[in-house]
Amino acid sequence: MLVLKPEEMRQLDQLAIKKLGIPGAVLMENAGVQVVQAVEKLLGELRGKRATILVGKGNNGGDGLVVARHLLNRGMEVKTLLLAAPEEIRGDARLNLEILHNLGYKVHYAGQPSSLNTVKVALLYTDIIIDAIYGTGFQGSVPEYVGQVINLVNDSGKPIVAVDIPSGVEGASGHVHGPAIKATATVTMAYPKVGLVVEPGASFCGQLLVADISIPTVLEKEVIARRQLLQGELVASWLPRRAAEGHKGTYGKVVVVAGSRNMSGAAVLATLGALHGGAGLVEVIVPRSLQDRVAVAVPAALTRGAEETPSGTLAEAALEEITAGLAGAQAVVIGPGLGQEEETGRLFRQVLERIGCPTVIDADGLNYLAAAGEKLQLPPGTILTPHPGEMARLTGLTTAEVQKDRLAAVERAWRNWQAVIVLKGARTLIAAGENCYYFNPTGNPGMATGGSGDVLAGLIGALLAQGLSPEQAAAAGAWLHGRAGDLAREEMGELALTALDVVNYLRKVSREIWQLGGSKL
Ligand SMILES: NC(=O)C1=CN([C@@H]2O[C@H](COP(=O)(O)OP(=O)(O)OC[C@H]3O[C@@H](n4cnc5c(N)ncnc54)[C@H](O)[C@@H]3O)[C@@H](O)[C@H]2O)[C@@H](O)CC1
Ligand SMILES: [K+]
Repeated sequence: MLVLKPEEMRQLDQLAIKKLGIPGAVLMENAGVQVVQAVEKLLGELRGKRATILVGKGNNGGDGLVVARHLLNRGMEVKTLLLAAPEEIRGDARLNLEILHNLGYKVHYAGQPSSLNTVKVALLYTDIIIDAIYGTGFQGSVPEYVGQVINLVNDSGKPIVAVDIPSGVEGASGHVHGPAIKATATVTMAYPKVGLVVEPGASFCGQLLVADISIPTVLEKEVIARRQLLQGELVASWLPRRAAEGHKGTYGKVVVVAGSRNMSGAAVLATLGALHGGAGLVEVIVPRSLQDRVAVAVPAALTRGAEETPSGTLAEAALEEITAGLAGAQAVVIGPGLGQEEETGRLFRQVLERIGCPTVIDADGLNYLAAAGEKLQLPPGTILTPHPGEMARLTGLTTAEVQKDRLAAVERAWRNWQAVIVLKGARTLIAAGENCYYFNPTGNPGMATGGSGDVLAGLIGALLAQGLSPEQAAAAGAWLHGRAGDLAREEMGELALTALDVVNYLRKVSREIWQLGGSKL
């Protein structure tokens, strides 16, 4: 599903209104009706229940006024609190204010600090709160009084439905500079906005519902940016269907270069990720002393032991053995658990020069890249999979700076490295080119556990080997990995979840994808 910036949404609104002749008031009416449906989903029967609607001065407030009229029609007791002076309300919002007036319905003015008590009382005697204070026109931080209202709403313990965007969240970036509504559900109009799918904004949305307000889909071609919110159907459509006559050669060979004495598990988990991601063949290359152990842990993979340093990391002398292993590879995964020896770093750089197929660089591989001091030539179709700390090293930012503006960080990394970038962490974000992003809604905090990233690297490698483009492999890998974690959480909660559970639950995801018509992943 396409993800828009507010300015792009405004452009489509304007085209729908001015070029196609759909009146703005019709769009506003549709928006309001969709919010009413969400309220009904949350509350069930509406008759006799109470709603409080907080209305700002812009069109978002206008949507709120439509909601008021429809909830009244449904037999609800509706209190509408205007946080702006009535004379500030213009255009379609004004029209809706006048309709309410014509109906004899009283909208309360509650836009001054002295009104805080009125707000408190309203919030006490309500079953649901509708946030129509600010929409996509909002930037910066809310005025002090509105902040106090927002804090009361958040502390009320009542379900909150945000109209289009939780007030206080910036639609273009997801930045939150002060108080912001913590919604139970957000009904966003026509398309998800960037600020709703990146952190921190995403955490304020609750359940995100995308409402059809009759913006014709033909207008999508006016949007140049390629930003997608990942969904199972999209991922399934990318995956190859397995042919009846397919054999292991059909689904590609992944070579995993990973592991060191203290981190043999990283090699095992990356290999398991690749196997469960549907690769035809996986060969894992590890320091020689680990080979037997790894072979026992992943009997379905080929193993190759290579020269090692005294501390048990891959040695420079391993180059020829690794080069032999790379023969026939469709994808390479390099980095998990390699350690931080200088010699292994030198080897890493030489191996990169010999890889001729799409490659996932993860973990210690990323640290070697960052430490190289010069910009290394990456194999064609490289995917980098940093967590925020690795991202900081790759871009010269601090981890806090990365997390404060993940979108900017991922864009910076893409420009620096000209590779597909997968920025892990809550709401994994993928940058694949100029204005080309994928937003991943799957995954949960239970997956913040050692080895989970190794599984992801292997999984992406498997998707590359099956012929997905680097951007699709990265995006699909992130979605599938997060979905496996989500299914694991449904059964075990977050505490006990480990990377091995992510591997095991890929089975269930495989089934889901298969049912959607994709491959037997
Ligand atoms: N025809 C359209 O354009 C449609 C718009 N719709 C609604 O309209 C919304 C956008 O409407 P608007 O562009 O009027 O914007 P908003 O309704 O978001 O209004 C924001 C208002 O707050 C002000 N503001 C911005 N930042 C502020 C800050 N930090 N402190 C105080 N005030 C601030 C702005 O100047 C503006 O007057 C959408 O989110 C959506 O809910 C829908 O009704 C569908 C149709
Ligand atoms: K809002």
